[in-house]
Amino acid sequence: MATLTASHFVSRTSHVNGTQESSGSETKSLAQIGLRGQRATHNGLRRLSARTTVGRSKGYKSENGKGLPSGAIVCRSGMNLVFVGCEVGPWSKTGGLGDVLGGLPPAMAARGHRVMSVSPRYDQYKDAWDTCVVVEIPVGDRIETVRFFHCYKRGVDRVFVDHPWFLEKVWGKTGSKIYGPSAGVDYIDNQMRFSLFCQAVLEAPRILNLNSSKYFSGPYGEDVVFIANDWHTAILPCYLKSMYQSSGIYRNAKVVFCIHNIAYQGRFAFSDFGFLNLPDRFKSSFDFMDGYKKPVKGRKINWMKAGILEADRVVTVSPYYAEELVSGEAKGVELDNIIRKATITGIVNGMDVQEWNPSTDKHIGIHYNATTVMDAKALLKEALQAEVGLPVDRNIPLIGFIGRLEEQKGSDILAAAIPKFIDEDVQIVVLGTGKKAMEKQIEQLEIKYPNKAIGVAKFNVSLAHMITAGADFMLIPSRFEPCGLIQLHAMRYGTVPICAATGGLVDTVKEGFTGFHMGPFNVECDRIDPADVDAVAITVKRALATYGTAALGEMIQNCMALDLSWKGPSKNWEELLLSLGPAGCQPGIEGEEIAPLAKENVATP
Ligand SMILES: Nc1ncnc2c1ncn2[C@@H]1O[C@H](COP(=O)(O)OP(=O)(O)O[C@H]2O[C@H](CO)[C@@H](O)[C@H](O)[C@H]2O)[C@@H](O)[C@H]1O
Ligand SMILES: OC[C@H]1O[C@H](O[C@H]2[C@H](O)[C@@H](O)[C@@H](O[C@H]3[C@H](O)[C@@H](O)[C@@H](O)O[C@@H]3CO)O[C@@H]2CO)[C@H](O)[C@@H](O)[C@@H]1O
Repeated sequence: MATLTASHFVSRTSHVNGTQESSGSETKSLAQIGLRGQRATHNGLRRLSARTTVGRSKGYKSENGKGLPSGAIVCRSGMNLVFVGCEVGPWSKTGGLGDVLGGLPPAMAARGHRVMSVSPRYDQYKDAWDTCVVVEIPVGDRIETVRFFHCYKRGVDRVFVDHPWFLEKVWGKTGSKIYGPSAGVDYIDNQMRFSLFCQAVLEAPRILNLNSSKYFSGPYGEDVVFIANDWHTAILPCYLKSMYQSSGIYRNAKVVFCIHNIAYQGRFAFSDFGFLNLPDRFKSSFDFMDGYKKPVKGRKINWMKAGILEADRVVTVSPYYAEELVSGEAKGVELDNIIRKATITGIVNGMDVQEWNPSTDKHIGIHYNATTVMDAKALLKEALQAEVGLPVDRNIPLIGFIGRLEEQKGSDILAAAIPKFIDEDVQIVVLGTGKKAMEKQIEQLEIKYPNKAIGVAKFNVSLAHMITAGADFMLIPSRFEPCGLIQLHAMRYGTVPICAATGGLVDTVKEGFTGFHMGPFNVECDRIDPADVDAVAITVKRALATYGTAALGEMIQNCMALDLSWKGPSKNWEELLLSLGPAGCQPGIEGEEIAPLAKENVATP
């Protein structure tokens, strides 16, 4: 775990970045979308939020209807942790944020802490039940009613905030419509949605009487640590301070703000501040001069800036990304100076070793381990080739790519590099969804390079597993990559990463030992740097030259020998959270007993 402060790093000169947050819709002011009218004042807000109604005076019983089991041990050791995020896998996921909110909470539970996650209820999840607990929340000048749904899985209370702004918009399309109707287009009321969500989250630990675990019972109470993830939850510490701590509630509660991707900051019209129902003293934390032109240059509010300044601690998902964030404007996307004022800690992500396990994976036809990898891979490659329609030949080296089709992931750089190495004996399979133009680009591959390359523009979990197992190499040409899970999945399956030297790729892939590095790429998103195209081509050729050699066999073994689970990262997270001195701040003593629970009850959304 690396703890970084401004003094540790000298600013670097790097490429000029284009933030990805440039859709015209995002900066539409709330006034423009009909939230004009009388604003709830700060005091009004408090009064309103106090109008909490709890459906059952004795609290909600667990979904099995039994409530607290007889003879339950009410264990008060360990911390009370509340993870907050807009995606929680497997219930909701557009990418890696969902994976982390799916995997880290059970790992913390396995260390003996009481753990809840709260996310929006985008669908009718068949395993999450209505708690009948209802709360009224002020948003702008409206009062909205939310309900809480709940299930208990892998030692974690999974809480879902139910409101039409989530369910009606997204229903049946959780994989793609969480943030907007299509990639690159945001819902114009996202500020209202996430303001509502964060306020609901702050009620959950106090009012939900959760009794599913035999180790803990009753509400979590006020001595909690909130772990808020990405810009959608960055406003949470502000509401905590203005609506609760100012009146003596949640006095010991702490907030950790975790950055999964600095490219998405939640920048909006400055005039929208008024609709957030926050006292004026918070204005400076949101105040932001937007240096980028799109859609309009100038003064904005910036949710992520507020999260960084108002949280007790800032974390990001790898030590090297933490360094990059404070290295200058380009990689810090204009928040580098703000992050330098805080202390940022980089903790590398783990991966879900149950879902991604080559010896049990339900998406692949043959199971394998480090001993059987060579034989199994040949067969799984053939299965993959047949599935995507490439010539079936186990002797051709196959390169995979999986990712959201945004400039971040560099699928456009890959497309530009293919002509430079396609004459080699090689096949390429690309899987991704995202920007329409980029989807089209990957769909053109089979036309341009028949029998050699294919692009599938779908969100297809099974195919992702088949590629991870059947490919020989996984290409990750990211312009920036906070941590990256693709390379972790790949290494566990003995698929050797070929990756750009950025963010977590630097921390997790060792050149010549577990993968091939292409060097750092230009982070400018609106152009393709020819030097990066060359780096891809040269490194791919370098990797292909090892195909069939003992050296590659050794690298495969090195990859498969790594422990990439959440075990190590959760220890680092625990250390960081304990350092905040929260109540119950000794490590949980029941960890060994809770650990098995964290492995059971795999969710069925
Ligand atoms: N078309 C498709 N079909 C099926 N599955 C698909 C898919 N496209 C992507 N996925 C899956 O989505 C996940 C993406 O993981 P990444 O690490 O690339 O995250 P992402 O960039 O979204 O998240 C951000 O947050 C995470 C978590 O902190 C960081 O690792 C990362 O660097 C940061 O950008 C993987 O589980 C992958 O298999
Ligand atoms: O798990 C995948 C990623 O999910 C989150 O990213 C989303 C982001 O937070 C949303 O704001 C939105 O981003 C759009 C952006 O708002 C818009 O201005 C335009 O630039 O297009 C963007 C993409 O549509 O959607 C993102 C998901 O695609 C999370 O914040 C990331 O850390 C995760 O990587």
